[in-house]
Amino acid sequence: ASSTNTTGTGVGVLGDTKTLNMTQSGSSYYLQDNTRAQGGIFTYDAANRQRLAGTLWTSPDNLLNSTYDGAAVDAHYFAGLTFDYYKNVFNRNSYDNKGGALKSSVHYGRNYNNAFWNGTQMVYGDGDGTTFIPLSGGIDVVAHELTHAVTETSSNLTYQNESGALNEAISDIFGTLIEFYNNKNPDYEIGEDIYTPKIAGDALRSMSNPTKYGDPDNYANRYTGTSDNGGVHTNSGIINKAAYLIAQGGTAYGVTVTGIGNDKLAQIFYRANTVYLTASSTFSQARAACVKAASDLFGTSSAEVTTVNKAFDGVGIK
Ligand SMILES: CC(C)[C@H](Cc1cn(Cc2ccc(C(=O)O)cc2)nn1)C(=O)N[C@@H](CCCCN)C(=O)O
Ligand SMILES: [Ca+2]
Ligand SMILES: [Ca+2]
Ligand SMILES: [Ca+2]
Ligand SMILES: [Zn+2]
Repeated sequence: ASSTNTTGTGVGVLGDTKTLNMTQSGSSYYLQDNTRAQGGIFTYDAANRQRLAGTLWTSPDNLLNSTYDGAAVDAHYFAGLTFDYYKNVFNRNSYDNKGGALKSSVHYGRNYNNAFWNGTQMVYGDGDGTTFIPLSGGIDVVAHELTHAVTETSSNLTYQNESGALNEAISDIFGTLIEFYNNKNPDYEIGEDIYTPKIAGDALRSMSNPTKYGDPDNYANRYTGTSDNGGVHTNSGIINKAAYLIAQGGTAYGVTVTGIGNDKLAQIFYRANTVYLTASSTFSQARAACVKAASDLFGTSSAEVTTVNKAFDGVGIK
């Protein structure tokens, strides 16, 4: 039977209704969006197993409003919004800039408290209901995971030590920028929508104040151990803080930074990630890459270049 593009509606993890791009074939409807990437956007059901990708999400109708549907609704919808951001802002055609298919699996494992990019696709656990609720319910989370794919097809920063922390920070930075772009309760924290449903106002990580969740905001306080691939989710706080200072300004360790806004932050980090950073880049090389990117974009003696230099001074990176 021939398949046709259609739309449906779904209720997300947090109970909000949204329109979905779907594919209809015969009497079945699938979470397959053919309207964006050449390769399409596909959402799969891992059915609480750990075998990927699982089954392409299939429904007898185009109304996905059950509790079980919520994780798939948000994974599909937020993947589409993340695609739109990279296309509209940077004219990047999907994560690989070649229209590559975007795949997500939800209901991964049992009470699985995490979400990740596995080198091929995005994967979302349901959480245990206390620490996490289904993790695709956070737009910053989905954009974080998809940005790992963008980084892998750009600088390909090695996922350990300083390059790994840069990899992580770039995912937190663009997860946050995409949250602001969609302008629904935007903030500089990560995972707030899906973390600890019984506790309000907390998150996994903070860009504005990394120390709030035990992460360093200065190179002098970096983690030098071996856990978590050399603290990639910890030392990312140092770069996240620099990014926050670039966008919003502030004073850190006696250095005062004048903010230049999210849009210029986005342009600087995207150009650094796609033009200057390499797999082995260090924090110091990331400073140089951001200065170079800002110089290319705004001029070598621009206020933007001054802000970048001051922000990295503020987090102790030379
Ligand atoms: C994006 C974000 C929502 C997600 C959050 C996350 C989840 N975890 C595990 C985790 C589990 C339990 C708790 C707790 O407080 O009890 C906290 C953290 N650690 N980080 C995250 O950061 N996932 C990692 C997963 C990395 C997997 C190895 N490559 C990533 O994508 O970088
Ligand atoms: Ca938010
Ligand atoms: Ca957030
Ligand atoms: Ca919470
Ligand atoms: Zn990550």
